[in-house]
Amino acid sequence: MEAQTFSSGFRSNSTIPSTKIPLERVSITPAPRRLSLRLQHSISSQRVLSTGRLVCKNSSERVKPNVVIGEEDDSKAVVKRKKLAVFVSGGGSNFRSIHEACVRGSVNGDVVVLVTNKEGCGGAKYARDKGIPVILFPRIREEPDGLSPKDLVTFLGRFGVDFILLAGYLKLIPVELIRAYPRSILNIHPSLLPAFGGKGYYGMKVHKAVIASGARYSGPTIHFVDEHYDTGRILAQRVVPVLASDTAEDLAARVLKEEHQLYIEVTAALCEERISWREDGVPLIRSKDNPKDYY
Ligand SMILES: Nc1nc2c(c(=O)[nH]1)N[C@@H](CN(C=O)c1ccc(C(=O)N[C@@H](CCC(=O)O)C(=O)O)cc1)CN2
Ligand SMILES: NCC(=O)N[C@@H]1O[C@H](COP(=O)([O-])[O-])[C@@H](O)[C@H]1O
Repeated sequence: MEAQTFSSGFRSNSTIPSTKIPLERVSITPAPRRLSLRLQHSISSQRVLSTGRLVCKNSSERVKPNVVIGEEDDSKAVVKRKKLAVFVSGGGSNFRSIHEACVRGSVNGDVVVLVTNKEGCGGAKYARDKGIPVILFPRIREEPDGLSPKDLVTFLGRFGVDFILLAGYLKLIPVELIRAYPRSILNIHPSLLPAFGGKGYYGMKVHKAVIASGARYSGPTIHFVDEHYDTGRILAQRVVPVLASDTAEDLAARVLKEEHQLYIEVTAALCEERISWREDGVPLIRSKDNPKDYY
């Protein structure tokens, strides 16, 4: 199933030549199974005005009902199914894990768009295979077709994105996006923040630093994203042992296994609106089984 890559050049499988298309001319009219982008764009004066219709199929899974959350007084609250954007730079195993959880119904949401700075990465390939649109961000010298922060915010808004999940995305999220999605952007980091976080701490570099430090425990952290690397409010963590014989690869594999489970658990809570904020600003997850319990 062919999906589309969105960039300032807006390459598509339509016969319209790839060119810059002013965003104000792109309207996304979501339909039950298909996103249809009606493009009306005027290109440079010496070229004709053309309109075209590009049909962009989203993933093929059937439309699932909103989830019903029981309330203490037995009234039932219907929680709208959420639209998710996932940001990756590499293999995308967390992205795949979250997408599979959405498809099987474990998460009350759908991944409606993938954002990457590496158009050829494994996560982008998976997205295309599943019919999930791919957005290239940011615009850099090596990727001149990448979107600007302002255009990215506009695009995500037109996809109706509710929450943004960073999953191995290696670029700084700009303040424009953070302001557009307050308390709505999560990141997963492969250490127990605040330890071993910040600029320069990503991928295997994190696990190498943990082992070199002699730390006896490590594990994934999921946190809300603010303007700086890894300093946002911590929402969830899991702990794994660091063994004396561990290589960085051994530790990475142990942590990654917990990441997959933790990100699904947290994304499910996010999409069921079970995240609360304590008066001191600490975010908490309301237990699904015992609504009076938070953790
Ligand atoms: N505004 C924010 N943006 C991002 C955050 C965040 O918390 N706030 N988290 C990162 C993910 N991350 C750790 O979890 C992280 C990613 C990358 C780096 C880093 O040092 N990157 C290098 C460039 C690496 C590359 O391009 O290959 C750098 O900036 O020099 C640190 C932490 C995602 N964005
Ligand atoms: N600081 C950010 C960072 O290091 N993120 C880490 O990148 C990996 C991505 O794996 P994936 O592409 O298979 O999900 C994950 O281990 C994630 O915690």
